[in-house]
Amino acid sequence: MMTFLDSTLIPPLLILIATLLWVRKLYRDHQFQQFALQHDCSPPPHAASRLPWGLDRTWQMVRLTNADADVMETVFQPGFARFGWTFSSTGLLGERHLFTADPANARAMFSTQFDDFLAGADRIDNVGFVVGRCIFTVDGPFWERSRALFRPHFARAEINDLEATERAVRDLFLAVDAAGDDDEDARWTQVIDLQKLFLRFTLDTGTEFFFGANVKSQLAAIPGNKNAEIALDETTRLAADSAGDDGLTFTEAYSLAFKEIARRARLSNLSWLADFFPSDGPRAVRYLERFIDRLVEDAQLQNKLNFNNSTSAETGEKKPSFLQALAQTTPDPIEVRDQAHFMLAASRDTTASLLSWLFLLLAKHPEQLTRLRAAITADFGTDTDTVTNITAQALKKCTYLQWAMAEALRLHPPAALNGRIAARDTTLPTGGGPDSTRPVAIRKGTKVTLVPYAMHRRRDLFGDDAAEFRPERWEGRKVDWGYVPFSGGPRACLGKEYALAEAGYLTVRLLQRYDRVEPVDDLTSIPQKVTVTLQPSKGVNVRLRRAAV
Ligand code: HEM
Repeated sequence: MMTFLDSTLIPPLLILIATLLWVRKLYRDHQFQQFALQHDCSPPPHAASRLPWGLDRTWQMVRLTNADADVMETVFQPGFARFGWTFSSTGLLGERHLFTADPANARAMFSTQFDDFLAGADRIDNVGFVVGRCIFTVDGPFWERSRALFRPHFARAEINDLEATERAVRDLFLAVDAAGDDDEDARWTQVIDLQKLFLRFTLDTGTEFFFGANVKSQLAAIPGNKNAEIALDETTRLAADSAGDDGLTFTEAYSLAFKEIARRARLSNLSWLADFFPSDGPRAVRYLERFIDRLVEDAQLQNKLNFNNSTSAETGEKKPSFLQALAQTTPDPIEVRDQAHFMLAASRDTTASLLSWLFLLLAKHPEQLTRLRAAITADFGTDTDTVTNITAQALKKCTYLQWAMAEALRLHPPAALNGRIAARDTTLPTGGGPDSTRPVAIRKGTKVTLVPYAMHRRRDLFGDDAAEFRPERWEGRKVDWGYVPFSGGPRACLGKEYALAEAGYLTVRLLQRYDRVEPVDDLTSIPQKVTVTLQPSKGVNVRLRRAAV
């Protein structure tokens, strides 16, 4: 009897459900059209896909990401050139996407309409695969609590203490020296890949800043170096880039984990599909979690022994490390690990990306390098042993240094893409209609991606030479929403001042010691890749010339 009822009822039931869903969709479409009319909106240009549901575009992005290709120049720049500074497209299963490189839209989504645009489920699905629930991946009260807890650690007084940075600089100099001098002219070094040294520098300073313990990855990576100061054996071994656990090195683990984030991001709402395809991502994440767990254990051990807290530059008192403060308010050890992991990942790759691009651009533009070195030696001298005058305030006052960093961040913003999801039906101020100036209606659930890389290169915003590295352009220029390497509004980067102080400090120290940076690769067009951050994909291979004393 049951079977008979089931089989006869199923078709009409299915038809009824499909009809209800269709009616619901029509009603929602009508509601949204009314909303658009009320707000005087017009649709932006639409980048249509050849295959249904954006299958061809998704496939193209996954393929390019797997091949470490430059999606900025092969996908986004041609897209904006063709459709204008704001356009829509359809993603997998009909998802709505909007891409924009417009300052007015950036201001709305990050600041004036902050509540309308969430970080959304995407971040936890993609970035969260590596760093779990943390300040960056979660919205709402969890995010607010995290932000309030971490903000004091980025106050000016905290980043003013650059003694730890100086120690990491000296380790980096040891690594350069270990590479040896040129056979013919001892003033020149052998070819070195500065990108690798920068990544170790930011790891060493980041572990000190957040965990109160420098993991000495720079020293540990020097071949044959058995430096007695390397105290945290297991942790240092994992960070040393020669560990071989799971067949991985530390740098490989991070780049595989970041590639996994990018793979998931390209699959968008279907990111879970990534689990069905073989990947090194999970192995890389296990490696990194083991590393962070060790750092947390080490820090806890030191807390018990009551040493290794840094000293406040303002009061001279011992202050709790970021990790101590986090552990005191957060009972869940997984949350402690994930929040700390995000901080380390955020500080390591972004700041190393800034340094890598800056030195590649200086190598490509010797005139600007000479100007920068002159500004640095005028402010800080050439005495590479007395460094007490390099404070965060003095770095800020070194104008040409600030311009050079701003210019590197403009041309190659480490966060080249920055996404949000519409929390409700809302609008963006511009991009619609035939001349792309009308407001655009944004339906709830639409993924809106700002592309700072494209916006920072707009000739109408930065002049005809927008593609050129010209630090001088910043003279008298007011920073506005056309320049957002650190984002803006309530969710802007917390580490901006810290990053600029670290990168500025190392730049000063390197250019006190070396007066020429000579590239070995042809830099006419520098290959780049974007996973989570935008990085030069072939490293920063240069020779450095020691300045005459
Ligand atoms: C050149 C270096 C850096 C760049 C270009 C950069 C850029 C960014 C960007 C674009 C965001 C996203 C904001 C948004 O969602 O709109 C962000 C978030 C964040 N960054 Fe940075 N960052 C840098 C360095 C750092 C450093 C060194 C730290 C920590 C020491 C840090 C900590 C954070 C945190 C905690 C967030 C999350 C903020 C939130 O969601 O409330 N960043 N950063």
